[in-house]
Amino acid sequence: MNALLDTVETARPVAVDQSGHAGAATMAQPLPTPGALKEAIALQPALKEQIAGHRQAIRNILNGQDSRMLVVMGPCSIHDRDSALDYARRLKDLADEVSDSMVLVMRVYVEKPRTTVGWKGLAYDPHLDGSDNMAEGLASTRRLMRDITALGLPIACELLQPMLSAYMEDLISWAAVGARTTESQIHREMVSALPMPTGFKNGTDGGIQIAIDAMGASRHGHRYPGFDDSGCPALLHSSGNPDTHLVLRGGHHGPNYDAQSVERTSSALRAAGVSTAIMVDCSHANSDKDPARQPLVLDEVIGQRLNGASSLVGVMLESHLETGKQALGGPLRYGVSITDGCLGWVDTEHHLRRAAQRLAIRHT
Ligand SMILES: O=C[C@H](O)[C@H](O)COP(=O)(O)O
Ligand SMILES: C=C(OP(=O)(O)O)C(=O)O
Repeated sequence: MNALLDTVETARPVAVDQSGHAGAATMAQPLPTPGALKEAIALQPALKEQIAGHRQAIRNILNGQDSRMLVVMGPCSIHDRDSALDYARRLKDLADEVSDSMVLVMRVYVEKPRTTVGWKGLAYDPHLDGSDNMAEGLASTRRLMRDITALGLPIACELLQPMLSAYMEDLISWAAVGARTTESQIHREMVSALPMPTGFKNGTDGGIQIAIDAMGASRHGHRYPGFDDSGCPALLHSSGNPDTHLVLRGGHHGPNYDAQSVERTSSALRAAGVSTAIMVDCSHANSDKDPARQPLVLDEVIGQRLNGASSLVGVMLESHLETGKQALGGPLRYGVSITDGCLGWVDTEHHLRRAAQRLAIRHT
């Protein structure tokens, strides 16, 4: 371990404000700078090239130059390295098997947006016990993302806290902005500087307009305050991200992947002059958070696509080694989600193969 990280990981909290006002930040703990962490857990040139290739492959699908289906799949959240790597190895084999009709990208989600409170992800709390050792969480995240990339897989990640994106964005091939943050100007500014294709989810109320606005805003360049790689506050200049698209994830009033919703959405995207590429999230409000429903959503999307809905270029699945989810607090079962319920690996493989076969028939 790099000496700088050792120092940071063992640094004692420093009191910066002891006013005791409710809600005031009372302690500060130093974190490594993005530059220092990138140097300590570096990305070799061959992996950088691989990631550039994966980003281009995803762009080609979004632009309609590649008719394969983009599939973003993996655990709702990553909470342990072993099961994540176990999942990644299986996914790599499956990705090679279905590569004629699909491009599989692994969800390596290390930050979780919470409806109220809850565990916020590996980057925040790698020990899952509220100790919030973020210096260690960021280092574990980078190491894991690098090792999954080295297996030959592209990585997908939701970027939630804009300050954290600098620690990992060089490793990510497809990024998401979640339903709870699509409307945020700060996230749109962040996306305008990202070097990879990015999906904006519709809002939790099911509204797509905020995502359309987000795509319009983030394709422009912005000037906004942030931190440079050495951790200094700076006015950042972005040049705009031309590779954004919408992710339909359903909303409080129900799913939005049915043919009528997809047609209505496609017309709205066309009218707004933004990308008409649509990814359907088979989980969340599209399956009422019941993992057993995800294959039904997948089947329906493939059916619509085979019937000519060419804007449906991607799907998202929440899938882990084992089915369902478990509560944090007691002993944990290996390979089971600690956030939203997931499809287990056996079902994942079965349904993905089936979908790939249906798509392959269309190709022949
Ligand atoms: O994908 C994960 C969850 O749906 C999202 O983070 C909200 O989770 P929560 O409602 O359990 O806080
Ligand atoms: C939190 C997620 O989704 P959403 O923003 O749609 O709730 C997710 O995909 O993990």
